[in-house]
Amino acid sequence: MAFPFRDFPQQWLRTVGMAVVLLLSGLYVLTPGRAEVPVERPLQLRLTPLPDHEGRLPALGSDGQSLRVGVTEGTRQARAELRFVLPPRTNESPHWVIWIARVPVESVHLQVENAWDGGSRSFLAPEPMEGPMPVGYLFRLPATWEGEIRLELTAIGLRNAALRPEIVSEELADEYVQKATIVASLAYASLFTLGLMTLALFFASRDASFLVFFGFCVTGALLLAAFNGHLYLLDPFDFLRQLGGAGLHAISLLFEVAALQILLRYADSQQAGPRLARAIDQGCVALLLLSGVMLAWREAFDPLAAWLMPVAWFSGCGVALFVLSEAWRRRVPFSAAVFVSVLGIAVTAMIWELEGRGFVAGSLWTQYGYQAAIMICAAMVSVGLISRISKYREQRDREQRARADSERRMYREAVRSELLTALQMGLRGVGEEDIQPMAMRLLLDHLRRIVPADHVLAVVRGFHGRDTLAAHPGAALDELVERISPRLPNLRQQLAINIEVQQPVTRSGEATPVAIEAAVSLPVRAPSWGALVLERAGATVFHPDELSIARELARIAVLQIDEAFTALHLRHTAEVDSLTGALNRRSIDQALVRTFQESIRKRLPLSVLFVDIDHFKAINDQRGHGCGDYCLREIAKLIGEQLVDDDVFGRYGGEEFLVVLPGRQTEMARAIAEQIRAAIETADLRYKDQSLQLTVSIGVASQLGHEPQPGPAVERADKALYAAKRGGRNRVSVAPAIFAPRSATA
Ligand SMILES: Nc1nc2c(ncn2[C@@H]2O[C@H](COP(=O)(O)OP(=O)(O)OP(=O)(O)O)[C@@H](O)[C@H]2O)c(=O)[nH]1
Repeated sequence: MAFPFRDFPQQWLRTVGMAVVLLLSGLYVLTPGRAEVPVERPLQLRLTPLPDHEGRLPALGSDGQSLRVGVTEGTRQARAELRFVLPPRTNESPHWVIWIARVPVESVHLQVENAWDGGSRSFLAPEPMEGPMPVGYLFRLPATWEGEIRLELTAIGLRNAALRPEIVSEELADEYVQKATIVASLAYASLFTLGLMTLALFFASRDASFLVFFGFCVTGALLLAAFNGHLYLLDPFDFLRQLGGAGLHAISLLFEVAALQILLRYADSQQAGPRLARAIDQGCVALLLLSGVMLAWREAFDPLAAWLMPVAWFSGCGVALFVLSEAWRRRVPFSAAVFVSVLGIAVTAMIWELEGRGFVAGSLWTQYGYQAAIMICAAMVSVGLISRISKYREQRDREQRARADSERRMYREAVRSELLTALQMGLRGVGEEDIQPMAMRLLLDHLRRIVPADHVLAVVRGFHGRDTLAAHPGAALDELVERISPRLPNLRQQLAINIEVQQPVTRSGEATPVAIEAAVSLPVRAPSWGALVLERAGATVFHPDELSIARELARIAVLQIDEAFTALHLRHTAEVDSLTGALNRRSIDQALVRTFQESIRKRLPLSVLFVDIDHFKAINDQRGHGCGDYCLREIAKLIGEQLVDDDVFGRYGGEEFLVVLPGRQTEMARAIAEQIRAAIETADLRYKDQSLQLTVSIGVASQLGHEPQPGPAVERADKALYAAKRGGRNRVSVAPAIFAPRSATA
């Protein structure tokens, strides 16, 4: 089921946007207002075209009230006679002025030949007396005039324009100025505000669309300021004056490019129709080139611009409408309203163009209509763009969530592999007893880095024949065991059914839970059993992800414990003689090499003993091999009992044992050999209820200072052993020492 308020931000923005647009439209309708004091109506005025020096008459507008000027031969300069009747002068007579709406002309001049000169006004060079925001050409008539007046109006064209002179009272002219100033100020202020707002949105969202929209607002404001003539008031735009009509054309093309670009982005056309978007981009480049060419060869292009500009402008409107209709079809937010507003721009611009060509009577609306349409369009597009912010926010939230997820996964993966490495390193070479406690400690240490818990208890029963308990923090072990142990059988049953168990923990006498307890089982082979019990104060339950990582780490720990035991057994099998439990030949050889090198490094003495059972063949022959094996085992045990930690011994051959005694000089070695011999001789050995009397012969030799390898010493011990055998057996014989001080080899 769709959540009914899911689109709430968009709906809200659309409503507010619509309200803003209605408000602005209302302001447009209302701001001209009504004069507080009644003003004289404009007087009747007749306009009669005057021939130029070649006898050509300029054209008048369709209503006969405007004089058309252009830039083509014969229309650039136009003259007309203004005829009107001023009422007789009284004290209440207003000051009459000639008012001409400020259309783009190079100059407009008013005079009575040889009698009065009203001066020249220029669109490109507003005069200070025309106010801070000039909106019309104003010619004050002498206060003394009355009756029929004939004036000569001369205008030089800048682009197609229609001059519509009116004879009005100064108050009415002021009202015109007031209305036009309000309309123009509103348009500038709106574009300025929208521009700033979208610039801020760009910095907040880093969406390039807002930057393009800012460009649209800037070029829109430039366009309006240029066509209202206000741009020529500003010193930095002085150069535009030199460019004349071409400057106006260039600005309007620039605006068209910015408008097409923002509409492309607004309609998301790059995604929806990449080919169309590419074609429009190319068209925009062509428009920019065209404006460059027009600026470079403005003399030649001025006449062409009369039809080139409307073509460029209206084809741009057509393309924009096509893009928007397509966006409308795709339900891009607010596209219908933007479509209508662009249509409004096209219609009002058409009316304005027709007015310039004298087909439509000029008025405040024909002059400012397209400006209002541009402003409304800007407002619509901005609302449409802003309504997409929630989409960006959702996208950004999604991205942030995905990033956090992947960071969490990466962190877990890192901890997981750290645990694996720690277990592999830590359990290597550890004794059987220590494998499980160490593995559990490492498991808990790593687990607490990913799963926040106040207490964790690891319980393992019968795993590799051992029971293990570990806790984090370690100090809480006893308390945890005491608290959790009674519940373990129940927990075991629950974990047999579910992979994890989670329940609130209440303290005795309290109803509200004080903590949440979760348990996951350790994957140990039955009948062994194990579990991790995690406890977290408060009411925040463990997330399934947390318990799944706990299970995963536990699985790794169990696997590594198994591997450590397997490795231990393998090592044992590889190193130990299976019959006697002493080191085998390979291991005792390795031990010999290692201890010989160590004794040289540590500058300590070292001795070896060769122990051989006397008349062992006879035992085998008389009592059988089973008895022989028994004797070998018992003698190995007896030898081991006479040795200390660092001493090593192994089965060197059939019934021969080699003992390595690090740190012992010959005399000490002889004493140990004697102990061994005596222990075996006096041992009460019985095989199948028959007493056995065993003796051994022992050869003793010590490492000489210059001997890095054990070979010679072992050989000397062997020789000593044979000496003992020859000497009658059951005795210790020491190999003669060849004196070689250690300092000589050191
Ligand atoms: N039962 C048993 N006998 C073994 C084993 N390895 C070697 N032997 C026997 O040990 C005996 C060694 O005998 P000999 O080398 O002749 O020496 P001996 O009989 O001990 O006589 P002396 O060393 O000269 O005192 C042989 O009979 C081997 O078969 C074993 O693993 N088990």
